[in-house]
Amino acid sequence: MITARGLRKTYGEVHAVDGIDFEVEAGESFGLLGPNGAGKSTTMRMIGGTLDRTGGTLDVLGLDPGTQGPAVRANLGVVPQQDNLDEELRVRENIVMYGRYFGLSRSYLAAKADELLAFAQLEAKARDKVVNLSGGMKRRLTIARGLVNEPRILLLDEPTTGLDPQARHVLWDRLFRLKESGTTLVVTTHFMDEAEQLCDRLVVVDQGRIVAEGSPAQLIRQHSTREVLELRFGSARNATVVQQLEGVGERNEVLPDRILVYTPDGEAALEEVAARGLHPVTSLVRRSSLEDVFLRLTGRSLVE
Ligand SMILES: Nc1ncnc2c1ncn2[C@@H]1O[C@H](COP(=O)(O)OP(=O)(O)OP(=O)(O)O)[C@@H](O)[C@H]1O
Repeated sequence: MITARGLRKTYGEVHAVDGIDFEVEAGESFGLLGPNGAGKSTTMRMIGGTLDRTGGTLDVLGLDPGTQGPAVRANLGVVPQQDNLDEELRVRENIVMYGRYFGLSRSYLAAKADELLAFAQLEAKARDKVVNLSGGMKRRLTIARGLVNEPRILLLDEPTTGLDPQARHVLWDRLFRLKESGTTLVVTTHFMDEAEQLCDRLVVVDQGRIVAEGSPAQLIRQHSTREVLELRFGSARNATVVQQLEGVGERNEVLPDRILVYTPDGEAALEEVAARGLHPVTSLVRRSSLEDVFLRLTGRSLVE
């Protein structure tokens, strides 16, 4: 569906996207995971044909977004990072008007708007002004609107940023539905749980480059241990305590507020901590996540 080779975008001295290669297969949910400024939105905009690339090649559904922007846009759905709904229009009208931009007929749009409102669970809000919707509802409407031309690929830039946990879960549920129906999803996020939930396969991006690629489970297996023991001693003590933890896990990371001990068995590691006479204020054993993968590969957290 999408092939990028040596894809590059520079702004003066800034290498926003610094020569990346990736492929997106039909029907998969593909993710770009990385912190703010990693180059995710820039990549999405080049795929969507709204931003010219500086170098490399890009193939979207057999088209070049650089020279065939309108044809690419006709076959894509785009959900930008910031909702750009028409706040003055009513909910249903937003879908219909957007469809008119694509030159879709009124009769097609009448039926399509009903179908999309049902999909977005917004039937009861059809006649409300957009300005009166909650953040989660606005996002669902933006997604519904992006589906008006029945795109084969839907691009979602940070789909749940700014939403509360419940609204995120409702939105994820809609995206699972969409995936089930065969739509290819390309998602950018800086939330590791979102990437783990939504993406079959992802690339981890940092400073315009891809630092790892695989399924969430593969990445965790390759770059982390099965479990992580999180210990809090108080930030002033971390530097000395971490020396006393030498050898407890396979390796340790010191963050401002906690020490992470990477180990196949967190409970056993915790017993070893106690045996060494160390008494954390709090301790927690959890499974490794994509956050741990990112930290391992870049030495930094996803959200700083
Ligand atoms: N129009 C622009 N002019 C100059 N620099 C830009 C421009 N747009 C983006 N950049 C820079 O390019 C880099 C990548 O930005 P981009 O928005 O793609 O990152 P991102 O991973 O999507 O992060 P975020 O989620 O914060 O948008 C950043 O360093 C950013 O400051």
